[in-house]
Amino acid sequence: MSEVLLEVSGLTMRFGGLLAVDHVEFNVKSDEVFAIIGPNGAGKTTVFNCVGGFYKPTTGNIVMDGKPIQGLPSHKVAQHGLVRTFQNVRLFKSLTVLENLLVAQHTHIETGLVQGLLKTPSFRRSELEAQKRAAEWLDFMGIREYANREAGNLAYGHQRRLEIARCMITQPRLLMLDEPAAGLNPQEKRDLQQLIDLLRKEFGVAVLLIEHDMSLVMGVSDRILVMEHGKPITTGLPEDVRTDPRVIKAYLGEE
Ligand SMILES: Nc1ncnc2c1ncn2[C@@H]1O[C@H](COP(=O)(O)OP(=O)(O)OP(=O)(O)O)[C@@H](O)[C@H]1O
Repeated sequence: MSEVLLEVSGLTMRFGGLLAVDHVEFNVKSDEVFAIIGPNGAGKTTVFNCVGGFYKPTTGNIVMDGKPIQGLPSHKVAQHGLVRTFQNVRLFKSLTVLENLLVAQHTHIETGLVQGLLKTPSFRRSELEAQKRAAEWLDFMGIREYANREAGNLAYGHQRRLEIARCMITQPRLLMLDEPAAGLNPQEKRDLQQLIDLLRKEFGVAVLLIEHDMSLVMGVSDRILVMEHGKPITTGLPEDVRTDPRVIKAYLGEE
């Protein structure tokens, strides 16, 4: 049974005189892919930044698995099982691909300083487990052959997959993807759609997505929230949203 995992209500974000997000409401169920779409400047990224702990919302409630998270910093939000990727891939570019996945686990798993310095058996065990998990994710993403390459030298599509692996290795319940198809070629976009489907099915992760590529959005989403000028216009199934005159008007503008 799917339950509500993330509940956002009355979300408002003001930058000086600009109301970038104006009473946005939506929820994401524990097994769904939920997309936020809208024309440039609609407020999608600002919603993401509020949910992910990068902005403190002006007003509103953000509840993850029954617990309020609005206003918490991003590392605390991550402890509630909510992690994100960025519009412009953010990796430790001078570390290797493998090291990126090890670092992600270190910030997540609490290995004590003393255990680390003394290299106790439990520390060694958790190191080995971290290595094994990293190798599994590199296999899953099809980038194992690049394990020892600097992350910054990977092809862009592979960097995106590594960034998603870096999120997934922390075993989130909600994965937030910020324009994951940007900069990908048509084949990579198709692979991305399959990947999102697979992540949900195999790892039971819910996905919250911002995306401009309509074919990906329509192909992968269970429900879609459409925003314009900071306000929600409608929330619905892909087939309903696609034909909604208000949505078409928002994208095409007034005649
Ligand atoms: N930190 C900020 N300070 C001031 N204004 C901001 C800030 N971040 C966003 N805005 C403004 O808020 C509005 C919404 O921007 P936002 O980036 O959330 O839209 P978006 O829907 O993600 O657009 P895009 O699809 O182009 O990424 C815009 O008018 C933008 O200029």
